[in-house]
Amino acid sequence: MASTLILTLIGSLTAQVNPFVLRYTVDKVQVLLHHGHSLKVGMPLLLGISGILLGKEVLNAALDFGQSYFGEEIRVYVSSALSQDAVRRILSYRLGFYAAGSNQTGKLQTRLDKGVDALMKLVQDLFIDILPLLAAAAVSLVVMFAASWRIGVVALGVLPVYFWLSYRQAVRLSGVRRGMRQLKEDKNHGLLNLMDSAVVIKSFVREQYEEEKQDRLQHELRETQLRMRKTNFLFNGLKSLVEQVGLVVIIVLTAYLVLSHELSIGTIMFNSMLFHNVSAPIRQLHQMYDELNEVHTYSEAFFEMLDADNAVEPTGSLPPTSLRGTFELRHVDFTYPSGTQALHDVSLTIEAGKTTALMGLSGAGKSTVINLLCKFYEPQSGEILLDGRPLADYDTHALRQYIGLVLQKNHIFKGTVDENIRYGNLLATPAQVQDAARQAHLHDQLMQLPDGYETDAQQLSGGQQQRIAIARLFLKNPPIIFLDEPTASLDAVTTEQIKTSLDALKRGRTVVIISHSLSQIVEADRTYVLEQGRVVENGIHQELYDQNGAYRRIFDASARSLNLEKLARTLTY
Ligand SMILES: Nc1ncnc2c1ncn2[C@@H]1O[C@H](COP(=O)(O)OP(=O)(O)OP(=O)(O)O)[C@@H](O)[C@H]1O
Repeated sequence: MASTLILTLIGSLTAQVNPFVLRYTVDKVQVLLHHGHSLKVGMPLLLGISGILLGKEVLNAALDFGQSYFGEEIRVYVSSALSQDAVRRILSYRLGFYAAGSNQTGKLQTRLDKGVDALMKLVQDLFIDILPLLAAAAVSLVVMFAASWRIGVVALGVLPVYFWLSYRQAVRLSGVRRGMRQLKEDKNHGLLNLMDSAVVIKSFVREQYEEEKQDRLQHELRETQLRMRKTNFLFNGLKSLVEQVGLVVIIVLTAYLVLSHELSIGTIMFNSMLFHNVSAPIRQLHQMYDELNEVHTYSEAFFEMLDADNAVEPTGSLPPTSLRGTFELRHVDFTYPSGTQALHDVSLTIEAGKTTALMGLSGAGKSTVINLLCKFYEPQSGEILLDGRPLADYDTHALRQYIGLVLQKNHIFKGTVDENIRYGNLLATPAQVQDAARQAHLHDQLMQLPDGYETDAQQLSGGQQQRIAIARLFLKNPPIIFLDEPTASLDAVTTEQIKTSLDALKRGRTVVIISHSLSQIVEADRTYVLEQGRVVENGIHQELYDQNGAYRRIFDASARSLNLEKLARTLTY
């Protein structure tokens, strides 16, 4: 940074060379002409001037290079530090942050990119563009004042008018810019959404409907862009006019002073060049002002994203060593950030080393219970205890090392199958990865693929991807396991295979399972039945069945949907 400032200072001085040399040349040539000297007498003067001007240009080129290079160095370092900082921050946020409408993937990405770009622009404007020009302008003003205070006053007098116009322009644009940012984020998000929804759009033949939605956005974007351009053209024209009027006044005033023998004739050239030095950065300044405004708009959103302190996942300091794994929910109420109350006064116990099933119709709140146990969200009232201590007191990251979570649809990262399984334990040996894949009944299938474990994981079928998730769990080997309909998307044979693997895994561990599969529910040590966010029944299979309540209704409906009677008849043949 110091090197950039030193170069800027030298640059501001070299910018004054041309006016001085030209004033000297004009005055000297005039004297030579006046005395009728031949070209021969003037030759040394011409050579001397050429030498100075050329030397100055060489120095300028070196200065330009130095300033650009050092400025770029600052830019590159700041940009990489900012991006990394943003990634680190975002990763530390709680799930609710990712789910919020304003943070959807495309929007967050746009905000991050635009924010970093904008801040880089700030560094560029400051160190590469504005500082050298402003320094040169300041020195030129001082020189003008020193040559003639009246000329100095005129040059200085133009500045407030210029600044005021730039300010008005910026104010007019700022609201429009903000709207523009929002529209661009929406557009990006819309496009990503279109790609994600391609199958549904096509199967419902909604191409035209989607196109019209995008067109409305384009229309607004177009109008906003045109409004912005109009404002810019108007103000730029006004500023140009002010600058030209300033120049005319300076030339006329200098000519008047030359005629009154107060200044030499070379000063006309001298002053107009110096005024050019003063107005050049100021001409750019409106752009800068404009850009800084844009920087402000985008960086505001960027820093908002970085400073979402309330979005940082809370953590306690209790290390979860020697966990037994008994969870207790006491009178828990929970409402999602969107406002949906998912749990009402829920009390339940998940015993260590046992399998607890959660049962209920869709939307009853089963997954929400698991979300709370994983500390993805905190309840608004009531308490959750783990081995008798508040769950909130535990170190969140350390606790999650002890928990394995398999969902109905698990995320598969871009990359190979090996990389995806290894996510469960980054230090696993190839033999351990294969062992986990074997337990998840995936190994044999992989062996039939030409690339085996190196196959692109996202190309595998839904069922195979589910096995990757289960292999990941085997590799992590946690003492506490949450299974949220882990076999719901699998075929019957795979379900049976996976169930056998999971049964082996369940032994001696604390397991919470959500499943619509009767076979998995009847085997649970305890089942809690939820209805509209409340626990309505709990017990073991037979007890619950005999109660003839909610459990029985769901159980019977599931049995009927399987058409057990007919199946039984078929099986006896
Ligand atoms: N991330 C979320 N943000 C807002 N509301 C949510 C969120 N997840 C779930 N909900 C709402 O909370 C309620 C309970 O949902 P939950 O997913 O816990 O039900 P579930 O019993 O697991 O249902 P399913 O069997 O369909 O998975 C529902 O009304 C649902 O709309």
